[in-house]
Amino acid sequence: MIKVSNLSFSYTGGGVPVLSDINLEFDQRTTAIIGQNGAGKTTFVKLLKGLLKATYGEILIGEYDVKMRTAAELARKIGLVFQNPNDQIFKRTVLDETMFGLLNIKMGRYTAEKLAVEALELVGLDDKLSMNPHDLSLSEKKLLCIASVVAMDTDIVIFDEPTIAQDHAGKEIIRRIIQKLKEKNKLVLTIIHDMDFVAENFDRTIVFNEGKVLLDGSTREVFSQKDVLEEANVEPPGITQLANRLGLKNTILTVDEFLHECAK
Ligand SMILES: Nc1ncnc2c1ncn2[C@@H]1O[C@H](COP(=O)(O)OP(=O)(O)OP(=O)(O)O)[C@@H](O)[C@H]1O
Repeated sequence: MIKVSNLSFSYTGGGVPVLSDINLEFDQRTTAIIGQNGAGKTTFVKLLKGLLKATYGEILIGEYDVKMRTAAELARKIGLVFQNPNDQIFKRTVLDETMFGLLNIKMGRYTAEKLAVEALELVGLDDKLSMNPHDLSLSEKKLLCIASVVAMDTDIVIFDEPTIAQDHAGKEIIRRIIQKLKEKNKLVLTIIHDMDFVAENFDRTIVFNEGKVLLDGSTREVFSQKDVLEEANVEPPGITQLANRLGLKNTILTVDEFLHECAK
C-alpha cells in the first residue's frame, strides 16, 4: 500500500542527508519504527504525509505519487498524529478540534459531529466535548490528537510516540485503538521508544539508524538481533533481556511467553 524507493532527504539542500536511500514497502502488518533520537524517524513519516518533499526518490501511496498530490488529497489517505500535541491542536473546544479535519474535507456538520464523538468515545474524552483542549492534561491532549486522526478514517494511520506521557490506562486505550485499526485493515505505522509496547503490539519492526534502515523484519526476528540492535543503541524489551540473561534459547517478547517458557 506504501512503496518507498531510493528515498533521500536533507533539510539543507545539498547538506548532510538525514535519510539516505530508503527502500521500504508497507502492508497491513502493524509496524513499529524504532531507533535512537535523531535517526530520522519523524522526518521519514513527514515525507510519507507530504509535509516534506523528498530530495531524491519516490513515495507511492496506492496509486498516488505523494509529490504530485495536494495536502487535501493526502489528508483523505493518510493521518499523522504528531509527537507533540501542541503542534496539532488549535481549536477552542475538544469537539471542534476533533471535527476540524472532517469539516476541512467538506464533510457535512451532522456526520462530522457524529464521527468526532465516536472517536472521542474511543479515547474516553466524550465527557469533555466543550472543554478547551489547552486545559487537558498532556496525556489527554495526546488522546485528543489520536481521536482527531482516527475520526478521519484514513487507510493509513501514523502515530509518532503515542505512549509518551501515558500511564497504564492510556497505553491500554492506545493498544485497543491499534488493534481496532488493524481489524479494519488500516495500515498502522508507529514511531515509538517504548520497547515493551513494541514487543506486545507490533507484527513488524523497522530499526532506523543514522538515516538508514538497519533492520526490518518480524518483531521477534528484530529483537533476536542483539548485537545489531546494540549498534543502533536500541535496548530490547526488559523481558527479552531477562530471558537472554537466564539463557532461554527462544526470543521472548511478553511476560506470558516468558512464564510459558519457564514452565517447560
Ligand atoms: N526542521 C529541521 N531542520 C533541520 N534539521 C532538522 C529538522 N528537524 C529535524 N532535523 C534533524 O534531522 C535529524 C533527524 O531528526 P528526526 O526528528 O527525523 O529524528 P527522529 O529519529 O525522529 O528523532 P526523535 O526520536 O528524537 O524524534 C536530526 O539530526 C535532527 O536534528
